Amino acid sequence: MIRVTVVGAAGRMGREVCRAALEDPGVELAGGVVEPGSPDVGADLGELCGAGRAGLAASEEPPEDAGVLVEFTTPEATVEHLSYRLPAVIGTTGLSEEQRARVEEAARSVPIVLAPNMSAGVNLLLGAVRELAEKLAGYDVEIVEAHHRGKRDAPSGTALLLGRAATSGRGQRLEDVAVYGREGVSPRREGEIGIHALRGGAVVGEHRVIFYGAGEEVEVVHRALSRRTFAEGALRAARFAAAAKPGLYTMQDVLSARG
Ligand SMILES: NC(=O)C1=CN([C@@H]2O[C@H](COP(=O)(O)OP(=O)(O)OC[C@H]3O[C@@H](n4cnc5c(N)ncnc54)[C@H](OP(=O)(O)O)[C@@H]3O)[C@@H](O)[C@H]2O)C=CC1
Ligand SMILES: O=C(O)C1=N[C@H](C(=O)O)C[C@H](O)C1
Repeated sequence: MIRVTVVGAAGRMGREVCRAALEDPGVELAGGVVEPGSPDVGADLGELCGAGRAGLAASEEPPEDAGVLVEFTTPEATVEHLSYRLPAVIGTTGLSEEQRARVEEAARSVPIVLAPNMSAGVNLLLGAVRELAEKLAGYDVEIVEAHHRGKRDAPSGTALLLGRAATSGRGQRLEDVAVYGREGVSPRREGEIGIHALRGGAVVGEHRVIFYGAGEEVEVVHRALSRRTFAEGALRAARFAAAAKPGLYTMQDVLSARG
């Protein structure tokens, strides 16, 4: 049995993780942290996530014996919460290079899983995208992602992860070849990777990587149908982090570990 504290417990993902944790016999929900001053402080975590009364109140700080923090908030809040020095699973996306460096530094003393996408499917696709990019060397690569209207960051963390998988297959750096949307006179340069973000409605998360050749087109698609898939991945990552040595881990580390 592991203990988890959900940070961002009132958010779309936080509620989903709380519900999944309350329903998982191998997980004990230790607490739920909401934004300081929020009207949700003191609310019952079970009621907040639609699972029925849990007898646990949402708080501004993690409880004692918080176990593993599972964080889905904002980049600013995520970096602030590193000061708790607790094992953590971080799903928050949109971190700057400097914020990522802060996570790397914190991971010298505690285990941290940092994963922009917690679904098994996306993480298993990374290898396929890397291989396609390498083998289909001259093909033009475009990445298109779609998310709900409430998403803050663009492009998605997953689109960047997929872009890095493609560039690693070609021995390039995403920073050198990425083009974010196109406007005006912008003919395609050899080797560039176009990344495009759509926002609307309630789309949970869709990612397409397209390889355009002269005589064929190959498309890899992932569609998340429910946030539950991310929540279950996050709890799997929490189990991994609870047993891991200090260090920075990816979802691929989690998926390739036993259990
Ligand atoms: N890795 C993955 O698999 C996935 C990652 N994500 C990422 O997770 C993040 C959250 O997404 P989502 O749940 O949709 O966003 P939401 O905006 O619905 O939730 C974020 C929550 O964090 C809260 N929050 C902000 N600051 C703090 C703080 N200091 N302490 C505690 N809580 C705080 C917000 O409160 P308030 O509203 O009061 O400001 C809000 O309730 C995004 O970066 C998203 O891209 C999303 C899905 C899957
Ligand atoms: O904000 C979301 O909703 C999601 N964010 C993640 C991302 O930025 O890649 C993962 C998922 O697609 C849902």
